[in-house]
Amino acid sequence: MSELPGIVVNGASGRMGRMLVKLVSESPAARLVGALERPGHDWVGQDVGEAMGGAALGVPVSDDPLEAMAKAQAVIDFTAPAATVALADLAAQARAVHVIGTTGLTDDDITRLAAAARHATIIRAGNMSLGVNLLVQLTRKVAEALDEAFDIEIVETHHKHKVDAPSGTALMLGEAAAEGRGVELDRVADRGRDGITGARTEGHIGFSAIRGGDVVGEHDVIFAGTGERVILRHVATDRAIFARGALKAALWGIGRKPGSYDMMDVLGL
Ligand SMILES: NC(=O)C1=CN([C@@H]2O[C@H](COP(=O)(O)OP(=O)(O)OC[C@H]3O[C@@H](n4cnc5c(N)ncnc54)[C@H](OP(=O)(O)O)[C@@H]3O)[C@@H](O)[C@H]2O)C=CC1
Ligand SMILES: O=C(O)C1=N[C@H](C(=O)O)C[C@H](O)C1
Repeated sequence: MSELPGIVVNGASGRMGRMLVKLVSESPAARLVGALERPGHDWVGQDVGEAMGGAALGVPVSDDPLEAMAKAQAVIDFTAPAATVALADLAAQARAVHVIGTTGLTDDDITRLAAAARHATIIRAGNMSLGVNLLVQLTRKVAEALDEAFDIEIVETHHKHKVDAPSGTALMLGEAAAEGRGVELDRVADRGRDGITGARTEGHIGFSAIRGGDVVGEHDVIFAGTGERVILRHVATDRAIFARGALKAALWGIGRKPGSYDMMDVLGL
């Protein structure tokens, strides 16, 4: 019988990294073959299971991506923009599918990932959950159906440690709303109001970010009309939904030709 696909987790000590190490190491469909952290991190050299406070998994944490990916078919990466962009070229060299959950990427970062995707299979989404990807589709449809008399506002809430805003999910929802309306998001996005802003501009799409406590992630897309509001909402209560989506993406990507893919491709939505 052939071996199960080997998966490496980048940023193994992070909130998502730990979730992914657990999921992949327990999966009947994949093997955990590597765990990465940045050079100088105190987990480097330790067994990743023990570093997480559990039983040994036989996988030492490495700070050498090429070595860690040598026996892997895919790397799952929920880290930080600079780390993700740097890993993309190395994943291409190692011929490993690169699944990217990292958010807060700039346009320049995205251009660099697109360049790497000429030689590598990259699957990237600001949210890997089934529910949010469904919500994205619903948002596009509702935006198509309702005209500019309905003001679109996207409100997201996350834990106090989150470093980027608006969230990757909020931006996916904004893109879908703009697409539904047949406009460019960059031309209509209101990404932060303060002071004497003037009345709301018809056709704009507003973003608001709330940060606090341990909220996993909540997103509302509000279509506010006169006398009525339509509100589409997703509430995440467990990061496992993102990890499951990422593992599904990794397994889906193995054997695909190089290119840029997203969760809509993976989920067939
Ligand atoms: N697409 C999706 O479905 C989801 C996306 N996310 C996104 O994933 C990212 C991570 O989130 P979260 O786990 O909460 O964040 P954390 O801060 O908990 O984890 C980030 C991890 O990446 C590590 N890291 C940073 N730089 C490097 C590097 N150069 N090499 C290796 N590891 C590195 C950090 O290490 P150190 O501690 O040393 O800095 C840390 O372990 C964020 O961008 C978040 O928005 C989160 C959930 C779902
Ligand atoms: O940082 C997080 O935690 C999350 N980030 C993603 C985002 O930016 O949308 C996905 C999820 O909401 C959790």
